[in-house]
Amino acid sequence: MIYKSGCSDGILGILPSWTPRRCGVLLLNLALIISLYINSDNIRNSLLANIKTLQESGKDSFPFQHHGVQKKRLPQAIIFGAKKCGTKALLRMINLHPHVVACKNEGHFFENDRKTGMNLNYVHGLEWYQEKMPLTYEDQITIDKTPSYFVSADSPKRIHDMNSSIKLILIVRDPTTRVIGDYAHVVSRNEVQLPEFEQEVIKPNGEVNKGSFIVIPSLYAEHMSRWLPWFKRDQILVVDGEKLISDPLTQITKVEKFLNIKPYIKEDNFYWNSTKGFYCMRSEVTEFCLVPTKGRPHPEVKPEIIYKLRKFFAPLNDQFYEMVGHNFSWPSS
Ligand SMILES: Nc1ncnc2c1ncn2[C@@H]1O[C@H](COP(=O)(O)OS(=O)(=O)O)[C@@H](OP(=O)(O)O)[C@H]1O
Repeated sequence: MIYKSGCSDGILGILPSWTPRRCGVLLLNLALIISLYINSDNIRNSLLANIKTLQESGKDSFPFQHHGVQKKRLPQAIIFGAKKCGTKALLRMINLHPHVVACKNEGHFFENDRKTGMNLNYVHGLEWYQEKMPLTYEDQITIDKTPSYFVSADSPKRIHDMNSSIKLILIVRDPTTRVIGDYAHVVSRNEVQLPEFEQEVIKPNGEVNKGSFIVIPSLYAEHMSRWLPWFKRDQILVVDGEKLISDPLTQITKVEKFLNIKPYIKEDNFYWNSTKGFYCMRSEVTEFCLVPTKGRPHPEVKPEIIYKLRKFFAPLNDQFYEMVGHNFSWPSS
């Protein structure tokens, strides 16, 4: 099991309980001491940077296994949606891979503000965006995740302008469950005053309120139709958010394949936490669950409202399946 391997496999067999990361830090510190004697600023600075990365990464990887120099690079992959579908879980899971480095915060670079339509960050230019990126080696993939790109009209072209061969990852879940999760999210943040769930999503005439901002992100086919003209279908991986919850490894294995990185993440990297009610993650150096705002309790919704939403989404789901080339196991009514 990767998280149990120690220095015993390497030259430091005398320290069998040490993890590769701790061994790496020790070796680099020894090299640093030697570099003081040979008096080379270049070597010393590079060693200091490697020690820092290794200590902060929490990853089971030696920085000196990587190629080239560390620098900030524009993302080669983006998780671009959909909101409340498991984008953070997906990012944290794939970030366990030593050849992936996730942005700490959402980039929010390509989209305009939803309410004002104003250009927020794009106006600052790509150098500004690149400056927000984490340090990576040449053989590591930088990933930004910003769910609001999916629903934004400007993002597809702007992302294409930055890198027409970028890899895009979309995670989607049952659109009805997503709307309910979005409602719970907005209510708990108290940013806007929302009516009861039913009043928000069903219009007085009994139709589903397509214009509600908690319904809009679930109109997957509508948003997807803006991305497909810009990118080849094989540039976009669609991950099943429901399966990511019940069986994360199968979805993460697909992501590794899509990113063209060697299979690394294994069953041992996930463990079920019954208090959280979700899988949590484990690497050689750390164990963590997502924060409590991920996996909030959903409000109870009347079965007839659920039925109405599912009926409304069913034909849109069919359109979406056709666009992406496969079905999902979402309930249809
Ligand atoms: N392992 C694990 N732990 C916790 N939560 C998990 C996990 N896998 C998927 N999820 C689901 O992620 C949902 C939050 O989605 P996002 O991260 O995309 O939300 S956000 O748009 O960034 O706010 C969140 O939605 P809610 O249940 O509605 O809170 C979770 O259902």
